[in-house]
Amino acid sequence: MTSINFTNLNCPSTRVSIIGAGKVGSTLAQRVAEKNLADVVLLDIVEGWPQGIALDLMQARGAERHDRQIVGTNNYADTANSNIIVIAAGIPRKPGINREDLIKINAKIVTESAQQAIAHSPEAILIVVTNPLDVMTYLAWEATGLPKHRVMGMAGILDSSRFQTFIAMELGVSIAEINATVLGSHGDLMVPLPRYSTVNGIPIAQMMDAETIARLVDRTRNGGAEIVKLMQTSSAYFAPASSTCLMVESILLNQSRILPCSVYLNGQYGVQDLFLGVPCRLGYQGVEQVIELELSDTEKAAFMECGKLVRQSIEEAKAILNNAQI
Ligand SMILES: NC(=O)C1=CN([C@@H]2O[C@H](COP(=O)(O)OP(=O)(O)OC[C@H]3O[C@@H](n4cnc5c(N)ncnc54)[C@H](O)[C@@H]3O)[C@@H](O)[C@H]2O)C=CC1
Ligand SMILES: O=C([O-])CC(=O)C(=O)O
Repeated sequence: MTSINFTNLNCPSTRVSIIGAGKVGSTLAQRVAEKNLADVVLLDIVEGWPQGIALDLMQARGAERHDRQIVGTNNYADTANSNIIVIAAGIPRKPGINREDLIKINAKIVTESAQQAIAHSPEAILIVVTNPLDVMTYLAWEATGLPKHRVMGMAGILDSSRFQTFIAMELGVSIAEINATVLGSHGDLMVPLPRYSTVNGIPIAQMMDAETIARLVDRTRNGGAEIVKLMQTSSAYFAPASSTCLMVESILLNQSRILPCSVYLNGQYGVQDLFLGVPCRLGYQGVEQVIELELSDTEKAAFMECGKLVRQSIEEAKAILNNAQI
């Protein structure tokens, strides 16, 4: 299968390559191009699929009125010199299974695709989306040997966006008024922080009772599972793509936004050598600062539980990868 080339470009462009042209990858390609952030290369193992998605997105340009190039390929050489690589390759979960159950298949896909992509774009920033998120981000970092500030996982923005949405729906106010923060791992143990969640600066505890907050926290923790249960054959992809696009935008436009992302912790929050979700400053260099929030004893304990599970899962993933090599 031949790949399409960037034919009508006469100057070097900003390029985002997305590995995995499935639901998340293709929706992200649409967001990045239609926001005019970068040209996009979509890579998948299935021949014809990424080429078809790319052509469909290109044919939307007449209506959308943007000049961004979108290319589909099965060849990593076409992703060369990308500014950002997004890894969205791998299987999603089905009803009744945990994100951790995906390790067996996704560990190999993520490590191999990250290595191949970075071999062609050694200066790129790597954003991992594949689940289980914090585990896959660690494996991709180790497999590529990239400096830690150039590797990050997307989850906290999605989880925080869900929490913000549920707060806005409950109060019947505009989402524009809501700030909410979710830390920790992208799974059942995630740590939504009502204390750091506000309606135009007013703590949510002044706007709703403890029982309501607990219900919204619970719905946030199960935000992904609720969608999987409804759709049966897919997990969420619109909100995940929007959340990933926010990271791409903050990096490419050097916005220095403070966003919750899965980043390497080297002692911050009392955690060593793990990727976990915490607020960080995202700019042109990648992760430019890790922000340490003051946590209560209960919040700290919940955060540590996330770390324990992610560490165990990393060990499990490494054992699987090592066995696969024998
Ligand atoms: N971090 C987060 O918050 C979220 C993570 N996810 C995760 O993102 C991943 C992708 O989800 P969807 O796009 O919905 O799945 P999907 O099944 O629609 O797409 C996955 C794509 O990866 C491709 N693929 C598989 N192996 C590959 C390889 N070796 N190289 C290149 N491409 C390969 C498949 O052909 C498929 O097109 C899943 O692991 C899912 O759990 C999804 C939503 C949110
Ligand atoms: O639920 C899933 O498996 C996909 C995901 O991570 C999310 O939507 O939060």
